Amino acid sequence: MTTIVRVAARGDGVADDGRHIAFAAPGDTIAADGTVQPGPHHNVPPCRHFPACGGCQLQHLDDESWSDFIVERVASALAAQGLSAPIRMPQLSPPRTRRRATLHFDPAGRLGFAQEKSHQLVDVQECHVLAPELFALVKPLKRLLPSFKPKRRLDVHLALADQGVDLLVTGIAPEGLAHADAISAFAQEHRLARFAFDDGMGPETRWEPDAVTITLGNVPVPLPPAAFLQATREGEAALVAAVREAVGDAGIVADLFAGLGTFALALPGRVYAAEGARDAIAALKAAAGRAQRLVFTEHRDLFRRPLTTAELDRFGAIVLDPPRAGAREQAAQLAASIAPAIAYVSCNPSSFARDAKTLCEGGWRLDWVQPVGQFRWSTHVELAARFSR
Ligand SMILES: C[S@@+](CC[C@H](N)C(=O)[O-])C[C@H]1O[C@@H](n2cnc3c(N)ncnc32)[C@H](O)[C@@H]1O
Repeated sequence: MTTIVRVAARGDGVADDGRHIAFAAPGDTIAADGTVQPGPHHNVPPCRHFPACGGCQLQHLDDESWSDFIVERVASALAAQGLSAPIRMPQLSPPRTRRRATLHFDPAGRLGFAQEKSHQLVDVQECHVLAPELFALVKPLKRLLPSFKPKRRLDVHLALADQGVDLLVTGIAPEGLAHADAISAFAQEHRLARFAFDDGMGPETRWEPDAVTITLGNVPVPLPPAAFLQATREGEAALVAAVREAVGDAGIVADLFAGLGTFALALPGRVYAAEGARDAIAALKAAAGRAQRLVFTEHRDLFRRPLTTAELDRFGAIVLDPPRAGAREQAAQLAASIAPAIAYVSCNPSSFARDAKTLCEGGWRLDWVQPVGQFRWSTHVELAARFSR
């Protein structure tokens, strides 16, 4: 009899004889005829759409084995670069806390998550990851969107802002009085914070009774449509706590790839924030100014123009939170910097490990990694890590 011993990066169970078995959890056993006997870590998937829906890959794991999966992803990415570090217990976001998601609507009337490597959409009737405020719009949207007669697939971006749900539909620009009335009626009935459409020319807001904000570090920040937000409030809090710990009382801190200021506004002292998205950095600048926070902003492409070693050396600590590709160019400059500490936040263990290797070759030590599971039941892994000299 073979036993599942771990979960591979894409979510398959890996047996002690090396076989990959789909939807098997550690501790499950595989009988001679190939049937999976659930073990103690096999979770009964709570959702009827699992595994067909693209939103979740790991509902068959209990939290202990999901947590082990996350730790192993980080450890194996580091090991592939010849590195190791203390990896802390992952901080897992509970079900139904996702406050930002993109669903898709197809002309056949299905609304759901996209599956990896497939064009099929599962028409979601229930969801155990979305915040209830977001899920509550699924059925009403399925009634509204067909009235615009879309000819191709639409993207439906949902985010939970301070004022309620911020909704952006891309791929269509409804025109005419009837559509305008339908949009206003829908927004009013569902108390939307904002309703915007984008057919390739940039978001056009059709409803926004009060300026939409997202509060970060107690500061309400204007929220541009479809701007980056950490996926859950719990995930944001875990990452912020790890960054604060990593930075300590560093004096002036640089926050690179700052977005709307998730970290810049959560740090107590003076912060320099750099970000490539113009609308995000403008929002952070305005919010920090209004709240009289000492955040100095710069619109800067950190791939093309990373902070130089001389610039970095002026800071007491550097926070960086790049996109999935990582921060190859910035890491090369950081490797030679004498700044005392780095807090590296990443949504991709592989690019993180590659950049960590560059830093360690420059004499930095990787002190710890705090994984964060804010995409519940998915193979997505986030983390915050501390490097010191
Ligand atoms: C993972 S998000 C983090 C944002 C922010 N730290 C937060 O936690 O909300 C990555 C950010 O990097 C920005 N970005 C992507 N490419 C960039 C580049 N080449 N230069 C500067 N910023 C970039 C994105 O606009 C996005 O805001």
